[in-house]
Order: sequence, then structure tokens, then C-alpha cells
Amino acid sequence: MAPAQDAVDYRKLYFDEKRKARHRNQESIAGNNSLPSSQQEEPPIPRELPEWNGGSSALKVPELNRLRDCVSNQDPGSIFYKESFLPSHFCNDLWQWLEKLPVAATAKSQKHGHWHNLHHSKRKVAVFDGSFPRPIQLIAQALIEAGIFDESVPPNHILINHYTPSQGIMPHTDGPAYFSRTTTLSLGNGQVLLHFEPRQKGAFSQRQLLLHGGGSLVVFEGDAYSHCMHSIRETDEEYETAESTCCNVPAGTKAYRQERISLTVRHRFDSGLMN
Ligand SMILES: O=C(O)CCC(=O)C(=O)O
Ligand SMILES: [Fe+2]
Repeated sequence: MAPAQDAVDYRKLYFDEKRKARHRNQESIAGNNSLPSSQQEEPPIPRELPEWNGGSSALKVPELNRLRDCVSNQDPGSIFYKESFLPSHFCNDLWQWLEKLPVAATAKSQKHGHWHNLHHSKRKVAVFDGSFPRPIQLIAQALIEAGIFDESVPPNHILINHYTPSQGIMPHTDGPAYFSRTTTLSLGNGQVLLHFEPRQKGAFSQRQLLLHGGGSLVVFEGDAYSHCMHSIRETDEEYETAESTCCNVPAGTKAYRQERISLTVRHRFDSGLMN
């Protein structure tokens, strides 16, 4: 059957984005070469960050098989999931390190690597943009090693969300400021359901994914990135129950909510602005 006129060619989109990113990198390298050397250095990592005691060697992460780890039936290329992607000792060290990140002086003063409370949702967030301290570098390296990120569009932006058991995130898309692939790692002992719903009613089926804590990895791209919104519901219930649209666990599985920290890793096209 001939493809519909308005169907999105994700292969083309992917290669276009890759080409654009490479072009930007080349431009920024060319630009940097003409700067005085004092201005060529990476933006500094804030000195107030806690010490990292979790070791410096590369993380041993499972090999990913994109076909096997793909969980969405509707669009086999768009959602991948791997439980326990990060080693458990690293998750524990990382949780402790993240809890010690400094807190921004005011809700408005967003600062690289500082926690601040979001005004509208009270959720706590911190951002690393452009330059990464050691534990975040280890994660970025592991994601490149696992083939989730290409070196031409490397992870350069990490948004860390700290949720109480009842908190969630409203339906949204991650938008065009980023390369169209989102990777989220989940820490903590609880679980949540991540909901995908089409931006245009009826365009795709709704889907759910149960995100375990303990270093699980979800990657979404393709229609899940561009044509769906994703969200985590707010609830005061002790657990949520997976529905039949859940891609990775049987319907009826309970997802027990607990305090959770997620790290959303992306390639931002104009990364470094926060510094
Ligand atoms: O915490 C999560 O799993 C989702 C976070 C998210 O969607 C975002 O930060 O854009
Ligand atoms: Fe998001």
C-alpha cells in the first residue's frame, strides 16, 4: 500500500536531525577555534557540588538489543525498556549524591546542578546542561556505549526530577529543542506507570509502560516522541494498576508508588545556555 501523503518518514527525520546536529557541532568547533584559548574551555562545573565517592570506572551495563528490548507493538521502533540497566551499587551511590545537591536560593534562581522547586507542581528538579560532573559523565558514557546515543548527538542535557510518591508530571511532549529521542533512568524502590497518549485523538493507541526503580531505562523516539504526549499521574493511592494497554507487564500488575528520582537524558541543540 502506498504510504499516506502526510505520513512522517522517521528514517529521513532521524538522518536529517543527525545531519543538522553534525553541522551544528562542526560550526561550534569552527567557532571555538577562532576564540582565544581562554574562552575555549568547557563551562566550569559548580564547586558547591557534593563529592562523588562512587568510583570512577566505566559502568558495566547490559548490552541492549533494540528489537528484543522494544516493548511497543504499535510502532516497533519507538519505545524500548530495560529493567536494571544501571548497576544497583551505582544507583545507591547516585541517589545519595543527588540528595546532597545544593538547593537554589530562590525558586526562580535556576542554577546548574542545584535543586529547585517547580512553581506549578512543587516537584523538585535539577539540571546539568553542557558540562557534567563525574557520575553524570559515567551515565552519558554508558548510554553511548550501549548504542542509545550516537557520538554525533551525545547526551548533553540531563533533567533530574525528584518526586514524592503522589507526584507526577502532566501530559507533555519534550519538543523540538532536543534531538527526538528521550532516555529516562529511574531510581528508588517504587514503580510508576508512564502513559503515552496521541497528541491528535485517534492517531495512535494509548499505551502505558511500567517503570521500575533500581536503574531501569526507557527510551522513546519516533511517533512516541513526536506524536504522543507522555505523563505520570498524580495520585494519593498506594499503587496504580496496569491496564491492558501496558506494553511491558500484564494487565492488573500493581505499580507501588514510592519516592522516585528520574534522570532524563537528552541531546539539546543549544546546550550550555544555562552556564
Ligand atoms: O520522570 C519521568 O519519568 C518523566 C520525566 C519527563 O517526562 C521529563 O522530564 O520531560
Ligand atoms: Fe518528558
